[in-house]
Amino acid sequence: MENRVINAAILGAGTVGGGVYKLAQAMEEDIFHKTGARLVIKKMLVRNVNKERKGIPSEILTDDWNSIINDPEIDIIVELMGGITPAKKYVIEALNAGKQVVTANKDLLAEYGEEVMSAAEKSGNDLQFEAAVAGAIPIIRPLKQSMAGNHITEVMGIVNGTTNYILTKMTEKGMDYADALAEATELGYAEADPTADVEGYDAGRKIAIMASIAFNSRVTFSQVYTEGITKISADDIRYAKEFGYVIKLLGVARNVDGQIEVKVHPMLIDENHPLATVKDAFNAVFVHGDAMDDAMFMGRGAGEMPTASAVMGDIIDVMRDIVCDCCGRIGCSCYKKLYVKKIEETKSKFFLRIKAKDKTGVLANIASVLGNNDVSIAQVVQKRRNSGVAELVIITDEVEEKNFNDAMAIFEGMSVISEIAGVIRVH
Ligand SMILES: NC(=O)C1=CN([C@@H]2O[C@H](COP(=O)(O)OP(=O)(O)OC[C@H]3O[C@@H](n4cnc5c(N)ncnc54)[C@H](OP(=O)(O)O)[C@@H]3O)[C@@H](O)[C@H]2O)C=CC1
Ligand SMILES: N[C@@H](CC=O)C(=O)O
Repeated sequence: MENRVINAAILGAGTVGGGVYKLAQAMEEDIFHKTGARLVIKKMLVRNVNKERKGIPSEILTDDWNSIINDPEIDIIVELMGGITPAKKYVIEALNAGKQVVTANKDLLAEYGEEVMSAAEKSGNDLQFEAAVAGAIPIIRPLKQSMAGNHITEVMGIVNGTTNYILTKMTEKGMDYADALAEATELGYAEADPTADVEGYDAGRKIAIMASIAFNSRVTFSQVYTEGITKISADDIRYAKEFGYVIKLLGVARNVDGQIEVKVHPMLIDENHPLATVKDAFNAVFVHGDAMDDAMFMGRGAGEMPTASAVMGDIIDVMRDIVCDCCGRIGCSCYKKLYVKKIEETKSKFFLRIKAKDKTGVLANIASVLGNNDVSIAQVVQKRRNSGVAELVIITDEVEEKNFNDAMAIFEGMSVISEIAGVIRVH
């Protein structure tokens, strides 16, 4: 085997960048045998070159993008900085300069996927992004390649490790939300700004990327309905448990008769459902296709080495393409333009927790508001009665989201209702 060298530069030396550097060292010989070339990490771009980074030689650190983009020996750019600026500019400049690109940046792909994919296609270069969705789990490549012989109608699952970690700790250890978030951040799961995790934006970006590939029609993050876990209380978790459910943050994308439904929100799922067993920072994705039926993918969704594993898989793939001189083989697959529904145009089943005056006729009043808005009740339980206030837990049948919202708006104005304490969709 000839001793060919392929040079790469990693943009970022944080959680994931550091992990990729470590893997490149540990896998050096294997990478050579798997690709026929030696991988050399020639440079790593950071903001602060003076910060010590365990295991990374300081000579390869730089804060000068020009020294990377203008280096003709660098074949692969591995973007692991995150965010839009300057990541978008660097990725597009790299592709236009004839370099292959690997990225884990879901923010960039969910908002500017069309622009960066088109830069890759025009330049005939690789743009690989397996790590952008669900960490170590292979899901982008299966959707683009292995399951390409299907019309995919549904992609759904747990696609954010931080929130799954928080919900698991709150459910199983009664841990406080803030403490669980601090632990997830310490473990390297959370985004630079964890608001993206807890408000559902990170999961929204991932579901937008998967929906675009699965349904062959571009879905951007702005089209995804997102609701996070910040309003989930210990009471919600306890009541869910009493009803035989666990609460998970789910991303759901469906192609219903040629129209796309795409959303992220907390959901009550049956405690015996396979997703209920997906705990801590693990993720799981279900895919339904007309030929294959159901498939489920599960694994670690966040963290240093699991994410580095997915990035390294992409680097190895790109190296093989370079060696075989077949870069740019797999381009954008969004050849349709499907309508993306608004959340009001979809249907859901709801868990509703209401605090109301504990007096005769109130329950009947509540039931009649729901009934008048075509919201039918599947189950109602009266919980605590305290100082003249009763707590009601209602589970509805599947109803139009618009009708449910209309009923909630009426409840807001009713003096007998003191609080709408919890609204969570049910799987
Ligand atoms: N953490 C995880 O589990 C996962 C992360 N991802 C994605 O991977 C990417 C990286 O995440 P992660 O490693 O956690 O992030 P970190 O915040 O740990 O690391 C970011 C790195 O990028 C560098 N950087 C940021 N902005 C610039 C800039 N303008 N110029 C030069 N260097 C810059 C930082 O430099 P400095 O150190 O000097 O500040 C740092 O080394 C993100 O897109 C993230 O969404 C995807 C899957 C999982
Ligand atoms: N913050 C993300 C990291 C991986 O994408 C998560 O928690 O899932």
